Amino acid sequence: MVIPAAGRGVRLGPGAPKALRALNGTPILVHAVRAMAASRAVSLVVVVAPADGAAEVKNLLDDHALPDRTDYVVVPGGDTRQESVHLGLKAVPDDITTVLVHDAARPLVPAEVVDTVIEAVRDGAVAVVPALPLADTVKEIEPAERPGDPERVVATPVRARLRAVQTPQGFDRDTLVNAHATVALAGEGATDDAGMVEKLGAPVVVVPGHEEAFKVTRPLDLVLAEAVLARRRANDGF
Ligand SMILES: Nc1ccn([C@@H]2O[C@H](COP(=O)(O)OP(=O)(O)OP(=O)(O)O)[C@@H](O)[C@H]2O)c(=O)n1
Ligand SMILES: C[C@](O)(CO)[C@H](O)COP(=O)(O)O
Repeated sequence: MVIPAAGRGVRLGPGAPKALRALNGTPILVHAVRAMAASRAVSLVVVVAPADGAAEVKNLLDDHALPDRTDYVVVPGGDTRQESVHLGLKAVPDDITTVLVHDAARPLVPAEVVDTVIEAVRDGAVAVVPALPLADTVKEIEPAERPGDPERVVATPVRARLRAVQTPQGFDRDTLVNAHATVALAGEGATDDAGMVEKLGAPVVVVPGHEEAFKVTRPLDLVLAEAVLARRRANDGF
């Protein structure tokens, strides 16, 4: 399991790197690691920390309780998510054949999603994404030619065939390592790991995502995350 956590969180606004910011008094990263460790199938978590913050992240994880069966290592990240995942993958021991990649920025993913993704890989899929249907209609636009000009719509993809993909995404380890090496060599990029596997021409399987697996990206997402935790506490109380 690789958790890229080296991003700055620019869209969340000024402050500490996003993974280290507090959600209900606990760093977002700790929530994310605990969410992964909640699956009994996860034995090792490789956390990819901000390049200048690996020691701080290691101390943080040492200070927060994780299940005994979950081991973790911390490695410094890169300038992009893709680079950070690549660096994390290098720290995964050779005998691990199923690898998950999970954004630290999705701290509330339920264990059932993690288990479903792992099961699909173990059943033979080389790449698996959890995904949800879209609520909004999506337009493809032509970027404005000059600043101040309006963007123009060029197409409206059929919404029923679109999915918003989440993490953890699950992979056959060799396929993911090959995808990262090939895409980096070609100087290409992708905004998620499955996108890199698609560039190899390998099949990617979709499993159900979960609305609580949303990515904390903008300030309102933190408000929503606090509300989800409050709802969980209230439900636990009954
Ligand atoms: N150089 C980077 C950039 C991103 N990430 C990680 O990739 C995940 C998804 O990225 P995103 O939500 O875009 O996080 P940021 O890059 O931090 O956000 P922003 O673009 O607002 O700065 C996050 O867990 C983030 O820490 C990473 O490990 N290394
Ligand atoms: C990997 C991801 O979370 C899948 O939805 C997403 O692509 C990350 O994008 P970002 O540009 O790092 O926010």
